[in-house]
Amino acid sequence: MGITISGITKTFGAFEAVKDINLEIPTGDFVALLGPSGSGKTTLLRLIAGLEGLDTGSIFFNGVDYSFKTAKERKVGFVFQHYALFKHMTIFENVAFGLKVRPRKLRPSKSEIKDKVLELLRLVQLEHLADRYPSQLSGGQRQRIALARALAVEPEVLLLDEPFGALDAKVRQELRHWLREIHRKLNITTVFVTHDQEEALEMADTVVVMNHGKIEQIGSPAEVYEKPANAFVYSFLGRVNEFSGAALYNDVAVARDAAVDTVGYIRPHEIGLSRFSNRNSVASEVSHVNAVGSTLRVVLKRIDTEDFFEAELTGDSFRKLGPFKKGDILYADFKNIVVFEAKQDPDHAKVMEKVAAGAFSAFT
Ligand SMILES: Nc1ncnc2c1ncn2[C@@H]1O[C@H](COP(=O)(O)OP(=O)(O)OP(=O)(O)O)[C@@H](O)[C@H]1O
Repeated sequence: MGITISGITKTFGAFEAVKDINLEIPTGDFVALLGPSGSGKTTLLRLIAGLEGLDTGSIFFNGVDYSFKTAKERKVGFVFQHYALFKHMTIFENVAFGLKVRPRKLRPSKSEIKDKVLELLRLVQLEHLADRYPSQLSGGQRQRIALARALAVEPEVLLLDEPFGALDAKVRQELRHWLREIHRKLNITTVFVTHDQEEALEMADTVVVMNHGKIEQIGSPAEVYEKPANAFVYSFLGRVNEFSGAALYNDVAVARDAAVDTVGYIRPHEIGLSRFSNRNSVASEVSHVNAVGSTLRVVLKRIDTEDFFEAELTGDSFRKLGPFKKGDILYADFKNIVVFEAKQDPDHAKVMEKVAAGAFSAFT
């Protein structure tokens, strides 16, 4: 089912939690609502579900206005971070619940319910746990059952609110792959809320970046990561070093001439490190080295401005550079600084100039 969200707003008292949101979700899309805490993600999800009433705007399901329909009428499946399975029911009974409570006319027969539940338990790969109780399951298993239960009533839209939020990193990682796989099999339009940019970029077809109740950008993971619409999106997606102040003004003629407040960002992997100085490089002292898997993160301090920044080296570039330690001096090349207007005012922030390699010479 396709969803069209048109100019919706939601206020709690005087506080605008969701402001004039427009969003088109095609059938079968896998959408991540991504943003910091309080940015309005959950409120938007609850508005789509019909668990919260709209102040203004409309929501259409397959072109039909559902703005004033109840949650039940919307045929959505919901999974929350802490999904309370019924403690006194077995896993089988939990998954069967939504079908058993249907009005008599719409209720499948006992054997149909059994087939459906077993099919869903197979889908979430927990068929062997059918007779257990929720307290006998791990957190990850419970979330998989919660999903099976949401799917039992054959929803046309699946809404997930930080479904893996309470689980540890390894289980989260497994469940991400698993959920993608389920989506591939069933192709149900899915919207999930997360504040974890890695989770959004890894799982979603479409990422909706939210901040202060508004949408900052909508795009594929590659689009929002590689072509961020503004300073907020750039700094929120992935690790960044931030440069501002005199050094940036001296460097970027456009920023200086425009005489506006500017901020520059560079991702750690876009910083080159060398043992030797060149025309554009900045002498920096190694302050901390952290080897994580195949990459090496190095925190350095510029000798001139004493600003700290982080560089990321692949195994290959580290081998070329040779061993170094805290206190050593290396020369940093800032290859791709992106400069935005006024970080404080994300509504008006836009890319001023993408600065190519070498243009950062005034740093030296
Ligand atoms: N029922 C409510 N009454 C009053 N304020 C609310 C209500 N629900 C949400 N809010 C406020 O609306 C804002 C957005 O909340 P929301 O839960 O949508 O954010 P979020 O992006 O999902 O955050 P988180 O990641 O922390 O869950 C917050 O400032 C929150 O305090």
